[in-house]
Order: sequence, then C-alpha cells, then structure tokens
Amino acid sequence: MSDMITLALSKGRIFEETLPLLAAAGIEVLEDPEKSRKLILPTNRADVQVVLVRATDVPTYVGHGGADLGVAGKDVLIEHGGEGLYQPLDLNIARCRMSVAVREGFDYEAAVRQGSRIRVATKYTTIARQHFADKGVHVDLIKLYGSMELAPLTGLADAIVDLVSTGKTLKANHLVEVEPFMEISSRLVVNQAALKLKRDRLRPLIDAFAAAIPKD
Ligand SMILES: Nc1ncnc2c1ncn2[C@@H]1O[C@H](COP(=O)(O)OP(=O)(O)OP(=O)(O)O)[C@@H](O)[C@H]1O
Ligand SMILES: O=P(O)(O)OC[C@H]1O[C@H](OP(=O)(O)OP(=O)(O)O)[C@H](O)[C@@H]1O
Repeated sequence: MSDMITLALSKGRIFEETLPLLAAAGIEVLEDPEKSRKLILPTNRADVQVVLVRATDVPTYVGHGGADLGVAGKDVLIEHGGEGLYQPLDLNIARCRMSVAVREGFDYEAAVRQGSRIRVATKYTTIARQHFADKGVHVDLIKLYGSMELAPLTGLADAIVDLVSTGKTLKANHLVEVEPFMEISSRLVVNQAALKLKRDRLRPLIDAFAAAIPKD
C-alpha cells in the first residue's frame, strides 16, 4: 500500500461542501476541478491527494482500495451496499431528501388505496424497492440513469423516486412531491484495510472532520 493518502470526491456539491472540512484538517486542494481537467488534484500536503470520480463510483473506489477514503451520499451508499467500507461520520453536507413524486393530477393516495400496481421510475431501485415493500404497496420498478422527471410526463411511469432539495426541478416539470420518506446527507467512508495500515495519519484527519461538521 502506497504512502499517499488518497481521498475520492465527486465534482460539484460534494467537492465544494467537503472543502471546509478539509480546511479544518489543514488541507488545501491546490487545483480547481471546474477549471482544470486533471483527475488527480494535489494538496498542500505532499502525502495527501484528491481523486475526482463519479458520485456513484466513490464507494467502489474506496471499497476496493483505489482511494483510502471518500465522501458519498447516503443514497449512493445504500444502492452500493457499503461492502468493505467503514462509515465513521455523517458529515451533514449535501442534504436533501428521497421522495415519491407524481404528475400533477395523478391521485397517488387513491392508487395506493385501491392497491393498483404503480409503475415507478428511478435510479434508486434498492431504496425504492425497500420503501414500497415497507408500505406493502405493489410496484413495477423501471430503472433509469437520469432525467427521471420525464418518466411520468411521457407515460413511461406513474411516479418517480428521486432526490428533492428546493423542489424547483419537480415544479419546473409539473410534478408534485407526494411522499418524502428518507433524509439524505453525505458520509465519510474509509477503506477498512487502509484504516488499519494508515491509522496514525487517517485518525487525526477523521477527528478534524468530526469537529468541523456543519450544524443544522
Ligand atoms: N439537489 C440536491 N441538493 C443537495 N444534495 C443533493 C442534491 N442532489 C443530490 N444530492 C446529494 O449529493 C450527492 C452527489 O450528487 P451529484 O449531483 O453531485 O452527483 P450525481 O449526478 O447524482 O451522481 P453521478 O454523477 O454518479 O450520476 C448525491 O448522491 C446526493 O446524496
Ligand atoms: O429540488 P431541487 O433543488 O431542484 O434538487 C433536486 C435535483 O437535484 C438532483 O439533481 P442534480 O444533481 O442534477 O441537481 P443540480 O441541478 O442541483 O445539480 C436531483 O436528481 C434532482 O433532480
């Protein structure tokens, strides 16, 4: 195992919202991912680097040791399964909720009451399957990789399960949130073997992150 500490982040909100936590640990990223096309970003510490990966790939990188630690949403972690990952901290960043949404005018409550089979399009099939199983509602899940909002508008599905924050995306597409059911935030994930082998350097970093978690 190399002597470098590698942190996996995704571009956008996770990168931006992790920066203050890194600063609290005395780490400054020396390149701006929005300006550079580099995927490996150096920091002010010669033994720490940041790698940029897709949000959904963070658990895979960390689980397999391609990175020692990373930051990933609870949604991504549930869908991945979390194998090989130690999850010491809820960082309380990138906060949103998982919700059921339908086209304006679709009577979701009635469909549930009547026990009709509801067609649900989502990227989050594990979370959605569990949610509807808990409710005892029969659904046909349709796996999508993006633009879920289109599914009820085109007749592909009756409902979607997607992340909601301000609600602007739903509103812009004439959809309504009918059932928020899971609070989402991002967590610090650490490779279990790395934690043992690099404990002396990882522990202070984890502690600094813990002390800097934003309050509600
Ligand atoms: N609108 C939002 N507001 C706050 N947090 C969000 C929002 N959308 C997503 N998130 C959280 O931020 C994480 C990263 O989201 P981001 O949009 O950067 O990646 P993504 O496009 O979902 O992933 P990928 O590129 O792998 O498809 C999500 O896993 C989720 O936990
Ligand atoms: O309720 P809202 O505030 O509209 O946020 C919800 C949207 O955010 C996420 O997408 P994405 O990461 O593409 O959103 P972004 O536009 O914030 O990047 C999510 O998949 C929703 O589409």
